[in-house]
Amino acid sequence: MKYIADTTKFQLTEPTIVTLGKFDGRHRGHQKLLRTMKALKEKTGWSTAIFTFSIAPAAWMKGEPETVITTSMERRRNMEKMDIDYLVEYPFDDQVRHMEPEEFVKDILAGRMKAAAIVVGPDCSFGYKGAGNAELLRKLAGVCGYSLYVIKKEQDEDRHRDISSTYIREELDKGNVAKANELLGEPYAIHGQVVHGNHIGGAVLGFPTANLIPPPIKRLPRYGVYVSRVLVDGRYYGGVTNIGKKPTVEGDNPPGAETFIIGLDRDIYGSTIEVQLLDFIRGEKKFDSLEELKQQISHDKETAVRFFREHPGE
Ligand SMILES: Cc1cc2nc3c(=O)[nH]c(=O)nc-3n(C[C@H](O)[C@H](O)[C@H](O)COP(=O)(O)O)c2cc1C
Ligand SMILES: Nc1ncnc2c1ncn2[C@@H]1O[C@H](COP(=O)(O)OP(=O)(O)OP(=O)(O)O)[C@@H](O)[C@H]1O
Repeated sequence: MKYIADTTKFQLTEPTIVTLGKFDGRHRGHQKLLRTMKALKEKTGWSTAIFTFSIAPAAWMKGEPETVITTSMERRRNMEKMDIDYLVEYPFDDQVRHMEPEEFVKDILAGRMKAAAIVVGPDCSFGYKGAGNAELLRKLAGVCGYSLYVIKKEQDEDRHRDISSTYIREELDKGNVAKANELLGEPYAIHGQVVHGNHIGGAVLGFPTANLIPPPIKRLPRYGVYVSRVLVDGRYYGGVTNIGKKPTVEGDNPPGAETFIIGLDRDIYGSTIEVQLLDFIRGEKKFDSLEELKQQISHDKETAVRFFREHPGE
């Protein structure tokens, strides 16, 4: 996959099948859209290309954007897994923010992206104030020389609700990772490098933990304890993860993900790991003593062990 980021001065030189959007989480709806693009590629030989925006750190500082299910790095990795040919992460600057929808289609989609086909959901939006839509794409198809495919939205059959990143964020906020995972089509995950904590875990509690401090832009689920699966050096382990600020431990701890990895007995500081959350166990609590916390972690571990026994495929 060719990754084009942090520049407005690029030009694709072969005909492409383009889609556009945020693709936060790359959920089942996004996957349907990407599969449609790949089927079209089989027929036409054109390359597949995604147009998206960088998640602007400056805007984040102003408190503007929402936190995201997948960081820019995680989104890139997801698109690589789907075998997409081009991922364009366009800077979200004032110029593009104020671009009229028609100009956006002509200059960027038909121009720089060289769209021979555009594939979108019925509610796609783009351009100044999000005023551009599928109808405008249809109107400009002839003059710009692309064909347009508008796909039907993938639904959550249980609740008759369209799958969207917003829906998944709502479920994460409730701690309902099992539902979020069903909508994502794969487990919600946190990637990162294992950092040092307070060294209470192993020495005092008897439960050493691999600590991740995700960037502030990362959407974390409801603070609490989850059954997890952890990828370390190409191997999966079962685990139990606390998401939160560990209120039992003094100080203003940054929101983190702390995992006791079952069956791992070595130092992994500095390693990059992936923690996938599989099921909610309980909310995070402030305990009166570390002894009480220790007992509770022991119960949590048993709950996780039971989960894996009852779900042997996980
Ligand atoms: C399964 C599990 C459950 C946890 N639950 C809580 C909790 O409810 N409240 C809390 O304050 N900390 C909780 N923690 C976080 C511990 O306080 C933390 O792992 C411990 O203090 C070690 O931190 P350290 O790695 O910085 O030494 C939990 C940790 C694990 C692994
Ligand atoms: N459930 C779905 N089925 C098919 N296509 C979808 C679905 N959800 C979004 N899309 C399409 O994927 C593209 C990218 O969507 P985008 O990620 O911007 O929106 P979203 O998933 O609805 O997220 P949000 O809730 O943040 O608006 C758009 O063309 C959109 O219409």
